[in-house]
Amino acid sequence: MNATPSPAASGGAPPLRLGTRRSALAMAQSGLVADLVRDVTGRPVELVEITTYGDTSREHLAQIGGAGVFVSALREALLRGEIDLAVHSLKDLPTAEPEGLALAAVPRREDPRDALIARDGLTFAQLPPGARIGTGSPRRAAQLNAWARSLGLDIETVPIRGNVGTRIGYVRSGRLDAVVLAAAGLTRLGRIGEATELLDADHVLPAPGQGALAVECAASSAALAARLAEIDDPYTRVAVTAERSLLAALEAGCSAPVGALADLLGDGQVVTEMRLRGVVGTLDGTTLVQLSTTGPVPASPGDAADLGRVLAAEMLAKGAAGLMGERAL
Ligand SMILES: NCc1[nH]cc(CCC(=O)O)c1CC(=O)O
Repeated sequence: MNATPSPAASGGAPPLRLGTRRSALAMAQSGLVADLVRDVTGRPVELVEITTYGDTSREHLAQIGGAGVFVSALREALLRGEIDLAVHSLKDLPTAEPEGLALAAVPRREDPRDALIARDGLTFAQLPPGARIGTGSPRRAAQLNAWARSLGLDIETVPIRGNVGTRIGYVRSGRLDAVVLAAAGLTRLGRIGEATELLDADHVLPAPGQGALAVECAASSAALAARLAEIDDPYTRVAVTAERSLLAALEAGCSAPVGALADLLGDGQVVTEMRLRGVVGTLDGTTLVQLSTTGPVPASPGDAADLGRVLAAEMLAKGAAGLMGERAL
């Protein structure tokens, strides 16, 4: 099935150029995908560093438009033919399908949950009164504030940005009591051991697509897309398709306080059902609309998208639209 051609069989084909941002996380993710692509194509893969506006801007992500700031430079390089494929964090991809590009593969996703990194090994429930928790994400702020309220905790969410190392640094320097980051990013950077708690999705739903990678190529590269399809994980594909369809149907950008997670439920070996949960809320966490639906695993990404739209319609009927006005922290 996945017979890997020997180097000789590749006939000295030129390397595939994989475009990547230069951050440590992007380089780690690109390296993972480069290995997978080498295996299925038998061709060498070279990383091509691309600087994006999101890497150089000092402005707040939410202020510069959130959706896609990290993505467009890579896409432009693909469309210009300067690179053959690009790797994105799926949660950073706008939901609109871009003209001329193909989402060729979504490899098996990492742990989708958010992780808490707190001082002194503290868990969320152990945070002292007045604790300051850093996050640049309205989705995290809304759910952390709601969870704190339900526990009777007095916390303050503080907007921060910067790469993973910078954010962890706020805790190490004592400026903040804790930060919340995606577990997947920590794992890929070899820093998951610094997490003091993995946040249960019952309290904090991750961003749609969190923990999954997107491998894009030009739509015109049909032969390459066919090979890349071999590293696609069908279960991850239907799960993230449902999550992103929910987000799109809520007409929300990636900086809106929307969380979504499609879980595959099974009895040991066999996956039997998929559960899709979605949440939207006010930043202060006083109001959340959180709904869930469970049914057969969608037979196709199209069916998964339908599921996301159905749940979004139910959330809108419960007032979700009125909660999505506040985008910036
Ligand atoms: N918003 C930035 C971003 N985009 C993807 C990840 C982590 C990897 C992933 O979620 O797949 C991160 C960092 C974070 O949220 O902690």
